[in-house]
Amino acid sequence: MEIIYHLESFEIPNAAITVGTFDGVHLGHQYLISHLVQEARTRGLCSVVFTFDPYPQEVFSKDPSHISILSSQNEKIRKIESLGVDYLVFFPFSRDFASLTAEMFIENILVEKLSLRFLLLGYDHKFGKDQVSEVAVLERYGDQYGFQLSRLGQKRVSDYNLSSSLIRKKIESGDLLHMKELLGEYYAVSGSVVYGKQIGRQIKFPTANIAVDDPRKLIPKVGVYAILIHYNGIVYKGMLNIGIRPTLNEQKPTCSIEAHIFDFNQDIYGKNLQIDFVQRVRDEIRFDSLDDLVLQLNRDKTACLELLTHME
Ligand SMILES: Cc1cc2nc3c(=O)[nH]c(=O)nc-3n(C[C@H](O)[C@H](O)[C@H](O)COP(=O)(O)O)c2cc1C
Ligand SMILES: Nc1ncnc2c1ncn2[C@@H]1O[C@H](COP(=O)(O)OP(=O)(O)O)[C@@H](O)[C@H]1O
Repeated sequence: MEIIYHLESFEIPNAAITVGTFDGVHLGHQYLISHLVQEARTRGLCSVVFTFDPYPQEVFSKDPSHISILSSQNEKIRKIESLGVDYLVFFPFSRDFASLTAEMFIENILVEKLSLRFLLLGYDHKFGKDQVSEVAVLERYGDQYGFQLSRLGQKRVSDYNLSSSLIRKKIESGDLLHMKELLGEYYAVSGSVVYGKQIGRQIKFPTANIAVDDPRKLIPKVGVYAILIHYNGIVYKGMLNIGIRPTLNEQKPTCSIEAHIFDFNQDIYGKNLQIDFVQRVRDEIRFDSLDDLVLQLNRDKTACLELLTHME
């Protein structure tokens, strides 16, 4: 798969294109993108996923430091590449770009730069400043600029209409158990291991404190989770806390993300880990003493190991 950041220096011959933010690349997005790849192959076209970085909500938000996304650029690339796509365009969304009408976007970018021949629409995609979504209008552009058009319906999973905002709400409320059915894999966060207060090793529960790679990533609700840790090509079981660690009675508590890896004893400061969230097990609690915290951590370990073993 070729990744394109600058359309100026690029020309794609005869493209089948789908356009969207694709945050999370969830199973609905995967259904759409797989369909695009199939259509492109049948029609002898290149498949092109046209997406944005920065995201539209970063450009329009009053406070861009507070936006939260489901997938970093690297995660998006990995998932979209696995679907057999030929080209992935990361278009720099801006206010200028947002001021283009649907027709200008289609003509100036999709037709002129990418030689659009086939446009696949997601169920709710709207184009341009004028927010055009009507098939009849887009078909008229198709006749004018020489491309065909098709729209797919919204994918349902169990009782859900799949959407990035449904997944976001679930993660924000700590409901991570069914993520595999929505995202196709566990919700994951990657980051490097940084120094903490070095209390973990004293209480025999060393914890790798994680500095998340992409500060825009949505962090699940505060609490304790059963997790899988990917490190150095191996998947370990473990447990993780997100929170302010009230037991430590810090003057200025800050939120930390820290993972205790089961059956593991290595110095991994500075190393990169991927954390898969499997299930939330409890709220964060303020204990009267570190001894009480340790008793609870032993109970958590038993609960998480049982849960993770059942998941296998
Ligand atoms: C699975 C797990 C659960 C935790 N639960 C709590 C908790 O409920 N309350 C709390 O104050 N700290 C909790 N902690 C955080 C510990 O206080 C912290 O790991 C310990 O103080 C070590 O900190 P350090 O890495 O800075 O040395 C938890 C940590 C883990 C790994
Ligand atoms: N089982 C384990 N789980 C997590 N980290 C471990 C483990 N064993 C050793 N370590 C190492 O110990 C460090 C954590 O020890 P800890 O005393 O909690 O220090 P810190 O407060 O700096 O996180 C980790 O960053 C890692 O390098």
